[in-house]
Amino acid sequence: MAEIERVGVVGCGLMGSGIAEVCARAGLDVVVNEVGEDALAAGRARIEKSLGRAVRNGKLEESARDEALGRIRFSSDLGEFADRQLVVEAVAENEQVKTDVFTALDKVITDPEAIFASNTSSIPIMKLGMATSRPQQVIGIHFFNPVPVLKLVELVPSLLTDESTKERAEAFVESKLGKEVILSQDRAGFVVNALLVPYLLSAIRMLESGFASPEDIDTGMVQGCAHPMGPLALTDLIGLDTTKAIAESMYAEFKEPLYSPPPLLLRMVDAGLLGKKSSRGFYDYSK
Ligand SMILES: CC(=O)CC(=O)SCCNC(=O)CCNC(=O)[C@H](O)C(C)(C)COP(=O)(O)OP(=O)(O)OC[C@H]1O[C@@H](n2cnc3c(N)ncnc32)[C@H](O)[C@@H]1OP(=O)(O)O
Repeated sequence: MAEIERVGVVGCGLMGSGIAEVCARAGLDVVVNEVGEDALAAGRARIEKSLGRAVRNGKLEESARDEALGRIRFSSDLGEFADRQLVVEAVAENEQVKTDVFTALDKVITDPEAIFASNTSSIPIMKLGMATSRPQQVIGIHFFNPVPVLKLVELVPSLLTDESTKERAEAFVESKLGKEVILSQDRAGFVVNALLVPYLLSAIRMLESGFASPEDIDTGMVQGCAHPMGPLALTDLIGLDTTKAIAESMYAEFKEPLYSPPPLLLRMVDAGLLGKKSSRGFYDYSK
């Protein structure tokens, strides 16, 4: 099978921009898709900011930054994905939106060996596979935020994913992107979120019940358990809307009260308090 050199990323939000950046820094030819010019410009700005940070930290030469940016083509036309060998979908955590993307990609991509990957955190890969005519080539490739920093990728084959798709995706993630792979069954939440999300929801319930302040809950886990950040700051980083969507998928799958999003999380999402990306969540990032 041909070596993977041409990649497509659908969605250039928090995760899509990180995935596109990592692929471009690995020397791959990348096409990024977003809906409309504003979203494309915002996605490009996100990638430029992150590359700029790497240059400032001495992790990347200015010339390498320019080369990486030069390898990314931004387009709102999915038709540009026709020649892609691997595509990663990283749109909002919504089953209908994601299945529509997979159906559209299936129509557009011409390579008979192409891999159709999703960065979903919790939506069954099987459902995305069944939205295409090639479920044997559909797999979960789940990155962690911030993508350029965190090494882990969860690889999630569905019941219908070919062994060759899994092996090719694993080799790509490890050898090309330099990430570490763990394998998970196709269950909502996979390995990491199945453990992480109930913990984040517990912290929100703790705050909701007046047990402790946000600062004390976070300081407790940072100083008491040496976590890099506390659960409320981490929920702000992931996005409260994304956390809610993951919790809902996990609750729908397992019916465990532990996974049910608490009312405080629901109301904050209703209010548009989505965390860092909206400048306010459990903390205020506007200053
Ligand atoms: C929801 C899902 O489905 C899956 C998920 O993503 S779950 C979320 C998983 N993520 C986590 O758990 C994050 C936990 N937190 C951390 O790892 C760290 O707190 C952090 C990396 C976010 C910040 O680290 P920090 O030490 O507090 O801050 P800082 O010194 O600014 O950053 C450390 C490094 O990360 C880089 N970095 C931080 N944020 C970054 C970003 N958004 N983009 C790119 N690089 C970033 C910094 O440039 C710095 O790089 P150097 O070491 O090269 O200098």
